[in-house]
Amino acid sequence: MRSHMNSSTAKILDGKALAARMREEIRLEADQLASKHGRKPGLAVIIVGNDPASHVYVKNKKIGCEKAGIHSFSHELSADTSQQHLLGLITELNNDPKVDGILVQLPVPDHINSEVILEAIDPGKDVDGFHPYNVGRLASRKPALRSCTPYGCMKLLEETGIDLHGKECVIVGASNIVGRPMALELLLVGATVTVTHRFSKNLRSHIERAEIIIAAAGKQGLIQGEWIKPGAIVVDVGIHRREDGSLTGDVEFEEASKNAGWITPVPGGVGPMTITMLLANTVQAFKTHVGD
Ligand SMILES: Nc1nc2c(c(=O)[nH]1)N[C@@H](CN(C=O)c1ccc(C(=O)N[C@@H](CCC(=O)O)C(=O)O)cc1)CN2
Ligand SMILES: [Mg+2]
Repeated sequence: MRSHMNSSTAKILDGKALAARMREEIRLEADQLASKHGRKPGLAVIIVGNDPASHVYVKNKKIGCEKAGIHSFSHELSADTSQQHLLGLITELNNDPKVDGILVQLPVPDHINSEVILEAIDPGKDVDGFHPYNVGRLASRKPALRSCTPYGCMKLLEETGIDLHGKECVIVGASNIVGRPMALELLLVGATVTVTHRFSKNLRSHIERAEIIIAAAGKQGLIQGEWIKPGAIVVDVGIHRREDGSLTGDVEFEEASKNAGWITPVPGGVGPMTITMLLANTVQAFKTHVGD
């Protein structure tokens, strides 16, 4: 993989391996809960439309459920499904005692208002952690269901064994599903947090002083390797497909590896952790509903 003489020093933060270990633990717990309570934890997965990448993610979520001893209820809706119909389905699932978790795969088609949809999900079943109730819980230091990608990034950071108190963290990107909840997660553990976004000036100067970088801008190769402070931890949330079909992130991986202390690969870093935390959240929601 990396064959240069001036070879990289960074250790790989292996999300695939951590995800496999965690999924094994989740399966053991789900099996115990199923024997005790007479049913498996249940996750309803809703997808609207034909976006090919979204269908791959949903398929992987359903496979993840099956392997972890979680029952998945699949709802594949056509691209012209009305918002009203989708809201009706969510109400049914909110009231279904066999369903512990509900997720609506994003993005939804343009004629559907995703905010209205996400707010219709019972916060106790919101295993994506996107409902304002769950975001508010995290913001007020009483996390309930936490959003999966930032939660997965925190598990990856824990793997380094580094104390996060007072660390200079720079999050690149301020989206609702990654950047913003990531800032709240890092604040919760006592880190110093900067969030940069499309209006921020001089990204390089922020990156250069960061001890921890969370790259979630959605721009291929935005973060240059030479900007990375020696020894920094780099967590790359970006996923982009190159013309040759291979995947890459928001960070120049090869160059960044020469400076970073730890770095996540793409693929095999944050992605597998996102689905793992969804499974963990479903088990957590089951325990809240049924008991442990
Ligand atoms: N309702 C939600 N919608 C979306 C979420 C989400 O958490 N909830 N996140 C993303 C998509 N996503 C999960 O839904 C997701 C993206 C990527 C991966 C992943 O495992 N990536 C692999 C590479 C996969 C590939 O070959 O394409 C990796 O990085 O190793 C998992 C989940 C937007 N929508
Ligand atoms: Mg360069």
